[in-house]
Amino acid sequence: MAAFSNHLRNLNTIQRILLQSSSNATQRCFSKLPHHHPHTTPKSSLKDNELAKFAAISETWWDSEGPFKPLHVMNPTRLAFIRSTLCRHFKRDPNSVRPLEGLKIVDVGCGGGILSEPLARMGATVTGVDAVEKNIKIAQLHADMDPTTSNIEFCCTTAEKLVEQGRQFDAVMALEVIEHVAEPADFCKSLSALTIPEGATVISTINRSMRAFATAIVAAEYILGWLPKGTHQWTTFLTPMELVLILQQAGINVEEMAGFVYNPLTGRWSLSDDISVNFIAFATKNNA
Ligand SMILES: C[S@@+](CC[C@H](N)C(=O)[O-])C[C@H]1O[C@@H](n2cnc3c(N)ncnc32)[C@H](O)[C@@H]1O
Ligand SMILES: [Mg+2]
Repeated sequence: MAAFSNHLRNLNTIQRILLQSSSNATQRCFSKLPHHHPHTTPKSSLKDNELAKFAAISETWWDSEGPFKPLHVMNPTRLAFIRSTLCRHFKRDPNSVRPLEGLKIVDVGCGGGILSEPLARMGATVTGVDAVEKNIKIAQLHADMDPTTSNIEFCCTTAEKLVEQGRQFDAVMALEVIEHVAEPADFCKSLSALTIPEGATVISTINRSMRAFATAIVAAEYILGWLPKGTHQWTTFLTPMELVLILQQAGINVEEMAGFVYNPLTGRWSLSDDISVNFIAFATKNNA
């Protein structure tokens, strides 16, 4: 009960602060953006209607029973995949307390920071970026509540703008984002440009399969009400093979793929070979 009222208090604080003017952190990030260069700027990944959907529910990011419940429930499973693939690639001990110590990681489309925070707790130096300013404010407020996450750099910006700034990272994460961007192939080129040579890129999304239509859209949005109706458009999904090909064209090789499978009896997700609905890919950048 005490934990629940603490949770409500945190949410109230977050809502109150959201009503105030832009946070200093967000302004700092905006002021870092360079001027527009028409010949070098990659195509924008922004889709206004997609951003509006996330802006409308931004206050619920840390409500583990709210619209982002599926991501909260999936989080330990996707973190297990990320931890094991990154540790193998960067030759880290997966059993150590902070196996990602010293690695620079960017979480593109970080939302409220539900992936950024555990990555920081594993020792990574994390930058979280999202195109929705309200998400960044929530992420910053929540991360500031714990000293192990308060050093995460949150910015309201896009992958392509980070590329313009010449930023690079050991590992680039884009989980559940590619199905919401304007041009997935250009987005992958930006992710590639953000990854150092021989660095890692991790992408998760939903397969454009009939099973995904039945489960991730019809069941999740219309029958079970897990996600707001209209969250996903089936035609924007990529098949695993399409993702492999556009990453390859961007200079990134997919080395491992896994599916996330939901068990309705336990209410848990687990890693599986079944990539017919939700899947995650670990890829490495070619040595440029
Ligand atoms: C489904 S959420 C995923 C959040 C987070 N990656 C996770 O898995 O926990 C998608 C996020 O991507 C953001 N987003 C959508 N299009 C974007 C773009 N072009 N650039 C950056 N962020 C974007 C949305 O605002 C939203 O927070
Ligand atoms: Mg999605």
